[in-house]
Amino acid sequence: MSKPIVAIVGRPNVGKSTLFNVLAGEKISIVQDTPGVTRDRIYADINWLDYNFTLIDTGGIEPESDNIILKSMREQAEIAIETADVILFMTDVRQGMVDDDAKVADMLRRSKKPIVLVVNKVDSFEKFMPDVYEFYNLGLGDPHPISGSSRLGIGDMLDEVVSHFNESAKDDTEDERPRIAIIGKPNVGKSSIINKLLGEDRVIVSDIAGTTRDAVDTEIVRNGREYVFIDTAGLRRKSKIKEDIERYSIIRTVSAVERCNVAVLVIDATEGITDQDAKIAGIAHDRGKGMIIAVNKWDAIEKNDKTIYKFTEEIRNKLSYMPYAELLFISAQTGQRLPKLFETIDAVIENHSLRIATGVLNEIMSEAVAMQQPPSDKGKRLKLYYITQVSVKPPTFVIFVNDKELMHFSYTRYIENRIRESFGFRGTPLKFIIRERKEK
Ligand SMILES: Nc1nc2c(ncn2[C@@H]2O[C@H](COP(=O)(O)OP(=O)(O)OP(=O)(O)O)[C@@H](O)[C@H]2O)c(=O)[nH]1
Ligand SMILES: Nc1nc2c(ncn2[C@@H]2O[C@H](COP(=O)(O)OP(=O)(O)OP(=O)(O)O)[C@@H](O)[C@H]2O)c(=O)[nH]1
Repeated sequence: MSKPIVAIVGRPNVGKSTLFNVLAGEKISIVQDTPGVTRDRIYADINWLDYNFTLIDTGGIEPESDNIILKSMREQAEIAIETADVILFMTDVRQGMVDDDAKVADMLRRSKKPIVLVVNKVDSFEKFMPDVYEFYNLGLGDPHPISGSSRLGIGDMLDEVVSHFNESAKDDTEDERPRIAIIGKPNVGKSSIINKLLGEDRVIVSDIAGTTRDAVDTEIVRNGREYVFIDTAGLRRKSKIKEDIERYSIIRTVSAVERCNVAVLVIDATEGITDQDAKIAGIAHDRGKGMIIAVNKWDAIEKNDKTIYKFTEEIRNKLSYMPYAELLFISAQTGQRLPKLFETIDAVIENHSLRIATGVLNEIMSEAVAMQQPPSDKGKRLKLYYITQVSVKPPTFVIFVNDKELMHFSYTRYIENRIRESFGFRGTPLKFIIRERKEK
């Protein structure tokens, strides 16, 4: 099941960043009295009781006039409608209900997305409750009074948010088709790749509306197997501000990656690997998705016998945290190695949900331990008792040891490499959980 996405929308200075920080549990966003202060933090993974969701801050506008505020709010709302399962619409009891709130509320209401109306800065229920009732006029149901900075009403608000999850979560679980997200900066060739895949394989083509969102997914049938491609292209926002465009691109990516099994990160060969590429790759890595890096426009650069090695080295260096990622050099224009891309997608999908029997895993681990003695510290030596795979997507292993402190990252990496030598697992991250067990 993909993790639900919750987006916060609201006028400048209503307290979006403050709430974001309270929920994310870290003070990373910059909170200031100046309206429209740009924030670094765009999304965060939140746990509330038994629920996990991704919170997105759609803001980051620098409004200069009332006119622009409304325009920016509309854009925020559009992004939220496009990407979120639940929208938190935040207003401010001190500012009261303003005209822009009503206009945005109309937009949100028409989207038919679950909306949770939040009235912030209710630092005292006694004092401000009479002013909260006014917000019923927005036609979005009960207003939830909260105070971000005093942490009041947050629990009730989250209860309301998570109560909407089940409706949207169901659709995705029933759909067993592999989902592939094509991600990457604007203009790297994402749409061209999808179009070419559609054309080359002469398949049944249909644009099916995303089950949980308005985004359009593309279904491709190849060798009798159905795939759903999630496209993040076509980000033609009106905004000309570079930061805004980047923010939207990140939000779209998070939402697409959340729903996929395998992500294909498209890089433009004519530009080489950039920081923005690395940022996008990190999103898929953090979420444990299968990963393919496709260097596109391979036709458009001058090549000699070293070019491919130079590219490989640069990419592996920059994305050193994902050595497992598959790497391909393709051209959407000429079709070069696109069949190979499909084969790789198949392989990664399989690896991402591969299960290894416990007996075999323990054999590999004993052998590994025999070949390279585990580390010791102050006379105490690490002992590895037992390994078992507890889940897939990504494959996740639990290793029981005598002392967690002794299980260094490098030794875990060594065990991981031994497992990879036997089973490949190419294109998929592996997760290791280290548990302590009393010595017998
Ligand atoms: N009294 C009160 N002030 C709050 C509360 N939450 C936030 N504020 C204040 O409101 C101001 C704006 O908060 P932000 O969190 O930056 O608001 P924002 O909506 O992210 O603002 P933009 O960055 O302009 O979009 C700050 O001075 C906060 O300290 C609250 O619950 N009560
Ligand atoms: N030479 C060459 N050009 C390509 C290739 N693939 C795409 N292009 C060109 O690159 C440009 C961008 O391609 P798109 O497919 O629109 O890129 P996108 O990533 O979907 O772009 P956004 O919609 O902005 O996110 C177009 O002009 C394409 O013709 C390729 O393999 N070789």
